[in-house]
Amino acid sequence: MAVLNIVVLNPLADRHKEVIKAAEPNVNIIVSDEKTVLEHMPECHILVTWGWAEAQHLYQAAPHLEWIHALSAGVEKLLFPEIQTADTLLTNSKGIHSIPVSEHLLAMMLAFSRGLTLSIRQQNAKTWERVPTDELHEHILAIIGLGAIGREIAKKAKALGMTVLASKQEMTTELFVDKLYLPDSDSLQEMLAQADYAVVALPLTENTKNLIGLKQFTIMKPSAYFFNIARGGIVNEADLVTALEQKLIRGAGLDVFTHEPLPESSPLWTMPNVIITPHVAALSPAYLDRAIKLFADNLTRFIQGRDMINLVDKGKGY
Ligand SMILES: NC(=O)C1=CN([C@@H]2O[C@H](COP(=O)(O)OP(=O)(O)OC[C@H]3O[C@@H](n4cnc5c(N)ncnc54)[C@H](O)[C@@H]3O)[C@@H](O)[C@H]2O)C=CC1
Ligand SMILES: O=C(O)C(=O)COP(=O)(O)O
Repeated sequence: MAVLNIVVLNPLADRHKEVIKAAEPNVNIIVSDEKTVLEHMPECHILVTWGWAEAQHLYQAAPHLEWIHALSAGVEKLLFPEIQTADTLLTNSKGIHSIPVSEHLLAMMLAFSRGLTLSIRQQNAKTWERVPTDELHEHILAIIGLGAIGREIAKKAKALGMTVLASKQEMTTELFVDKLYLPDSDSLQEMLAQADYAVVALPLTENTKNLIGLKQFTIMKPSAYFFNIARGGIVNEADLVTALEQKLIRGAGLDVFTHEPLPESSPLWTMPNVIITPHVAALSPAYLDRAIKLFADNLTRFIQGRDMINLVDKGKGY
């Protein structure tokens, strides 16, 4: 078999290259940056990049491209028109983010419930004053989008004594969910109306764009907290600002935004009841090790002609 050229649009350590080579020695790994990537495209068979990176121009310059692998779970920028109809395979890295993202969400939920947001502000001002505190125990968490990340969130929330509601595309038996909902709008409203904490863990697709807006915030309890660790575009950000200003909800923990970096002009920056993190929920020192292991497993499957894992359904968009 001819050597396969794999272009990776991200820095790799030697140990990552070794993992790929151990899976398949007969490959040429080209680690590229944005500046030089186009010149590698004419010979590229497999492109490894990020799902939020522009890749249409790379695809157009790569006549031998057979497979695009996303180092992220989200693939919204990789679903450009040509790839929709082409045989080019598209895979993602869903499954590798569950641990850091669920820990990140819990950190934000606990920061609100234990009054840490207020305590940290008081510490900065050297103020000693008891802050309101609460427990997650026996509170209700709604997970909008029970995939790899949502499931790990559910497991950890149950360990903390929470009641877990969740929505997903199809009904399945779920060990850590008290009530499962389908994704229709009435079910979403029913779930949100009960939630003390609600988190968006969905992919951004045609169906989920702006899924959460004023209608959904209006039905939530004024004491509820809202979180988005998925994609900014799933939530109408102007409506979220209105909901926070009008106290339709009590606070929000946000890792993702409609425009990233979040513009300086956004009112979210200065709201006392908002936690902003700069799209880091998935990051940990283990990220690339996990992502490359998953890619290497799939490379073996690709070469042996076996079923690949994490194939993106281009029609559904995730
Ligand atoms: N903040 C960050 O750094 C990260 C963000 N993400 C985002 O989170 C998303 C989810 O990641 P995973 O859980 O790994 O993906 P996944 O593909 O395992 O889960 C997605 C789930 O959403 C469900 N779903 C799809 N449309 C729905 C709808 N309209 N209503 C209810 N459920 C619906 C599907 O049934 C599926 O179970 C990714 O697509 C990505 O955009 C993922 C990793 C890190
Ligand atoms: O997997 C995803 O979709 C992510 O957002 C994680 O990747 P990132 O945190 O953007 O490096």
